[in-house]
Order: sequence, then structure tokens, then C-alpha cells
Amino acid sequence: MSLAPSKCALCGVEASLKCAGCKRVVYCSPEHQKKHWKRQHKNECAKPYEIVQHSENAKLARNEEVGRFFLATEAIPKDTILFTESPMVIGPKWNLDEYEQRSAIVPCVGCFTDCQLGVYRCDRCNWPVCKPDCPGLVNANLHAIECPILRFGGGPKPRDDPEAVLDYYRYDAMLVLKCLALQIHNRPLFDQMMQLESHYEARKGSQYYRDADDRTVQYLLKNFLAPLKKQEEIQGKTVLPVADAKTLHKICGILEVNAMVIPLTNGREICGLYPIGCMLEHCCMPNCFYTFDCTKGMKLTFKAGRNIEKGEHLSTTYTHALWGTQQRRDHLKTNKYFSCSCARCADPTELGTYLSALRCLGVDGGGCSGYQLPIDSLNDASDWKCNQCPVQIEADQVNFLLAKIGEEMDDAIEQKTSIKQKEDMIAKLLTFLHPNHYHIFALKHSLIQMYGHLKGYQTPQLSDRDLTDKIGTCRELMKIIDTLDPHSFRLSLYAAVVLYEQHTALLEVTERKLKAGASKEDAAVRKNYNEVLHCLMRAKQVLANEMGTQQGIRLLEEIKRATEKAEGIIV
Ligand SMILES: C[S@@+](CC[C@H](N)C(=O)[O-])C[C@H]1O[C@@H](n2cnc3c(N)ncnc32)[C@H](O)[C@@H]1O
Repeated sequence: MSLAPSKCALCGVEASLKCAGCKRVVYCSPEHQKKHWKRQHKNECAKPYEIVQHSENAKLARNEEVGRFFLATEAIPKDTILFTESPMVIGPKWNLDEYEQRSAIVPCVGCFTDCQLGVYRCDRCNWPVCKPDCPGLVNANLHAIECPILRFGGGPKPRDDPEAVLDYYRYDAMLVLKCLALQIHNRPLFDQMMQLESHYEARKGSQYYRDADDRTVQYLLKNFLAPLKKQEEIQGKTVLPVADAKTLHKICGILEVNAMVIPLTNGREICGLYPIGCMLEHCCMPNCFYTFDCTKGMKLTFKAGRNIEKGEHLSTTYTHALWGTQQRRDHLKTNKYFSCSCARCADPTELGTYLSALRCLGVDGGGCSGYQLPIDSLNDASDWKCNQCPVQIEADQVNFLLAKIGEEMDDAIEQKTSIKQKEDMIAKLLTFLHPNHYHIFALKHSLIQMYGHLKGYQTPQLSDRDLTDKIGTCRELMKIIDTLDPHSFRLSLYAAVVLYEQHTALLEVTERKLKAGASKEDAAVRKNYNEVLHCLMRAKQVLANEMGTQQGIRLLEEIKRATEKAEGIIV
């Protein structure tokens, strides 16, 4: 598809110098061709997609909010590697919760492995390190970026109490400082980063802006940037030309909108900015997915998750596939500043899963077998109506009920409730929610991992009924997962857990059948065995798309062992 073949891809004037590689873009001069190559075209030349500006082609953009987006310029088969790239910058997660911020186990500033606050420190800036000679301390892509600025803080005072020490080491501000410090080491990269979407105007005055002002901007200015400025004035030499509050806020916005969470193999999560990866638009049913290679400098690889047709937008997802439509849309509106209107969001049944549906209580609580769904799921204030009877409920009532249930769920998760408590909670929630509701999904997904593993509930100790129920629950959960993620690339860990648990229960049921006198050749036994092997094989396949989390790596090992064992029994 030719989008603007007669205008210079860099400046937009009439032009005729064609790119010899892809012949899809033209330039007004070799200088503009070179600049455009460096800035963008090297990532798309002769690739099956191009990066389009909404303003250049509004018709293809579908909506105004989207900005830059990827367009498939030819059919792209499933599993095609679209691109692999290194991060512009990586650092500790910038959106730490209070608990993470107050922990005395912190990431080493050189390599992000866990280290104890107060044991070793970088001898230049005084920030905690795993060992005095950690190689990351002098790595130009790691600590060497921010160390020259952190030195101006001087470290916590010797007599500071532990709280004051934690207040000094604000890890959630570190990535913002690293972004700012890029200008010292690589000015073109800094300029490129500053071109990323920050939604600065929309954020200004929001709660996020106020939080970031206190938590990050003022902290960095007071502790490091003001002393640095003073030094610059004394020496008459500018080290950091741009270091004002507005730039810091813009960087906060850029991180909020674009930063990707990278799971390290040690279980810790860090954040990174990727120049091309963060250009993909969001869709709740995306067609692409990504993985990280922590052994190769946190390289990001984007792949086609399914066959993609020419003319389709390439998309990823910025939310969780197991959140209900309201939650996903709220998150996108609050954190990414747009309203999603994808096919899943527009369908009140969420592709027939009923993941957000409420049970209809009928007229005057007289009972009804129907379910309440939003009349217009793209309108946050929409009333809900029953799919069987005329009862309607207001958005406020739905929000009130969901807020109450949400609080109970948070408590249940925090208190690590028992099997019995979780089952009682499901029974109670079934009065109000569809059996596939996301809250019930979460409880069931947790229960299948408790049955078979907790003390007193080991697989051989489970009753036949428990095992049959566990198998049934696993099949129900897989049906939902397969609808929301038909190509198994977003919910791979969830799917692998369900399939693994399904195999353990099925294997036990089959062993009991054999002990009770059945033959290995019986049809029911063969059927179960086939399902066991199928579960394990699929679990292995879906984990190939997993991001590379510690949990995913461990589970894959477990599945490999289980496959060997199952094959030994079955064959
Ligand atoms: C990570 S950036 C993606 C790159 C961005 N389009 C740009 O030009 O820099 C995320 C931003 O892109 C826009 N965006 C992404 N997906 C969208 C969608 N499905 N609908 C509307 N806007 C979207 C929103 O402005 C969002 O905050």
C-alpha cells in the first residue's frame, strides 16, 4: 500500500528520490533520506509493515487519538519476527507501590539483582550495589548513565534513621533520572526519547501529575539537580543543559505511556523504553506479542501472534486480558489517555465469555435466569439491562456492587484464604455474578493450584469427586482463556498452569481406574491418557510464547519432567 509516495517522508515537500530498498518512500534530498533512515526508516525498510502518522493518513488511522501506528503492507504469517531491538534505557520499575518502596531489599544499581540496603555501596555515588566490583557500575548502558548525577546527592546522612534512608533512595525516580541523563551520553537518543508521546497537557493537573511532582520531580530537583546546577555555576560549565521541572514531568508522562515491564529471571521486574516497540497501538484482542531476552541486554522481540492481513494495524495490549471491559477501559483512559473501542470492548458479552456479566436478580428480587450486561459497553455511564427480562440497573449501582466485591477480593488475596474460604466466597459471589465473571475466574484459577498441592490436599489425598471437579474447572477455565486469547500468546502462563493442573488430576483419576481393575487398553483409559499428553504438549507450546518470567521458566521445567514421567507410564 503506497501512502505518500510523492512527498518527502521527513519534511513533507514534493519529492522524487525513492528509497532503493523498499521503493515505498521518497525524499527531497539525500540528507533527508539519511536523517529519516536513522530516525525511523531502518526499522521498517523492506519490512512487511510501515509506521504511519495519523496526521499523514487519517483514513487508515481509524481514530484521531492513535498518533503513530504500524500498518501491515503485506500479509504477515503467524510467528514472523517483526523486529528485535535494544532498549533506549532500562532501570528499576518507576511505578513502585508503597510496600516495594519501603523494602530494605533493593535492586543493585549496576545489575538489578537483589541486595541488602546498607551492605555495599557504589564508592562514587553511595547507592546500594550487590558487590563493590559489580560490572554494571561502569557499563555505559547501566549505572554509568546516572552515577555522575547521583554523586551530587552525597548519600544519606550517617545518623539518618532507616525511614530517612529509604526516603533518600527513591528507586521509583531512578528511571526518570536515567532518561534525563541520556542527554550527557547520547544527545540524539535523548532527543528521540523526548519525541515519544507523553500526553503532557492531559496529565497536567491530574492526580498522577501531582503524585509524580512530589514523588519524583521535586525529589530529583532538590537532592541531585539543584546541587549539580550550583556546581555548574561555580565551574561555568554546563553538564546537563535540560534539567527543569517541565522536562522531568514530560519524562514521567513518556514513561507512564510507553515504558514496558521487563521480568528478570531473578523474579524482579524492571522497566524499559523501546523506540520501536512502544509505537505499537493497543487492542484488547491484539495480533502481535513480545518477549525479552535478558541474556542479551534486555532485547525485545515482537512477533506476529496470528496470520495478519495486508492493511491490518499491528497491535499489542497495554492491559490485562483477564480484566473486565470496564477495568480495561478505565486503565487505558487513566494511564494511556484514550478510550478503547476494539471489538471486545464493543461487545457487552465480551465475545460470549460473559467475563463482566452480573446475575439478574429479577423484579423485586423475585429471581431470573438472565444476566445483566451494559447496554452500551463503550459508554462508561451506560445502564445495564437483563438479557432475559425487562429489568435494568443504573451504572452507579453496578459500580457500587463491583467496588464492594473488589474490596472483599483484595482482602481475600492479602489474607491468603483457605480452600474452604475461597469456595464459600465463590458460592456467595455466584448470587451476583456470572459463573465466568473475572472475580470467579481468579478464585477458581487459584483453587486448582491449591487442590493437589496444599497440606492435606495432595493429589493422592483428593476424593474422586474433588478430582472430577478439578478437571471440570480446568476445562471451563481453558474455554474462557481460548476465547480471549485464541492464539495463546497473552495468557500463556495462565493457560499453562491450567493445562498442567488438568494433567495431574486426569493422571490420578486414570491410575485409580487401573488400580480398580481397568486395562490400559480400555477406551476410557486411552482417552484420559491422550488428554494427559495433549495437556502437557499444549502447555509446552503455549509457554514458548511466554515473556520469560521466572514462573514461566520454572513451570516449563516442571512440564518437561511431567511429560517424561507421563510418557513412561503411558507408552
Ligand atoms: C505507547 S504509545 C503508542 C505510540 C503512539 N501512537 C505515538 O504516536 O507515539 C500509546 C499512545 O498511543 C495512542 N494509542 C495507542 N493505542 C490506541 C488505540 N487503540 N486507540 C487510540 N489511541 C491509541 C494513545 O495516545 C496512547 O497513549
